[in-house]
Amino acid sequence: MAIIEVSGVRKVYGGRAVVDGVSFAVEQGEIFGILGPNGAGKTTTVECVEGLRIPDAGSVRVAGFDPVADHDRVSKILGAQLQESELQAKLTVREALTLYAAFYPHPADWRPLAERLGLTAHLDARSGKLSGGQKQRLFIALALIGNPKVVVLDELTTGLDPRARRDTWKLIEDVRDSGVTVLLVTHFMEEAQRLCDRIAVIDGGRIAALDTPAGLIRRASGATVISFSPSAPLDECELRALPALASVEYKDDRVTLSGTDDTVNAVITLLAQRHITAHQLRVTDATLDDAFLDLTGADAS
Ligand SMILES: Nc1ncnc2c1ncn2[C@@H]1O[C@H](COP(=O)(O)OP(=O)(O)OP(=O)(O)O)[C@@H](O)[C@H]1O
Repeated sequence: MAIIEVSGVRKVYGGRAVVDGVSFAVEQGEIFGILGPNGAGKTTTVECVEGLRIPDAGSVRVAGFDPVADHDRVSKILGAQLQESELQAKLTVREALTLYAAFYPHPADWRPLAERLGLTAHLDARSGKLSGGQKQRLFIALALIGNPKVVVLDELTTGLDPRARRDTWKLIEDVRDSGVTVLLVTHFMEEAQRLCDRIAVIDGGRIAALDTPAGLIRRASGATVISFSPSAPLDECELRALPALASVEYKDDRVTLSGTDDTVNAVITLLAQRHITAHQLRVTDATLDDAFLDLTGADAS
């Protein structure tokens, strides 16, 4: 069952559609990622879901409710990660947690939440004095404090060190496993690949692709790459005739071919037929980065 339904949403600023007919449905209990280059319209889209922006056309439903017209209902169902400017710098971590818990009818117990997010040692620190990573963890705690059915996390792990990032991923998986639906905006391909059940790639205000991470990777041209140093020169015409070949590159004594599993099998057969040994043979799969570049023509960041 879809808990978030976005249908034909359009948002125009200064005569330019920054979100242009975006539609997707997020199933209950999934981690749904929104990925796209800078300025693609990701934040505008999720802020329409949160009821913070009003679409110029199209509709949004969260658990069947309109986030603008039914704002009170939706705010009890949906938890959103705050932006830095939204939290009073003088509030301590404890005060922020107790204050935000008081906004909800059935809040989570903030103590175990603070513990899971590594905030227990900082309960008396003022939020304005926290490090970037500590602040980020506080924002995640505040997004979860109302026991939401849906949580929207925009740039979840930006500013976190690698360990804190991995701990946060584990936390998000635990949150999903407890039945909460997660809508995640991210720039990190590894994060999207590891966490998301499905991903909408947004480019220029439109959905360029919507699939599982594995499905997106399969769409990347040259999804499988084989490289090796041949023991004798190879006939370039024979290489170019390999099935499903996407590219051939030569660097120093190495040959790198991209294509599909068929390309890899055919080159191995060809090498055997020509009695050529492939030294330092490596076969790798395309990554979400490759798919992202193919789908958007933008640099992955
Ligand atoms: N309130 C606004 N007024 C005018 N233009 C806006 C407004 N909000 C967003 N935009 C423009 O809309 C486009 C999409 O912005 P948005 O923040 O949704 O992109 P994004 O994909 O989240 O980008 P980033 O990855 O850089 O955060 C940008 O060109 C931005 O400048």
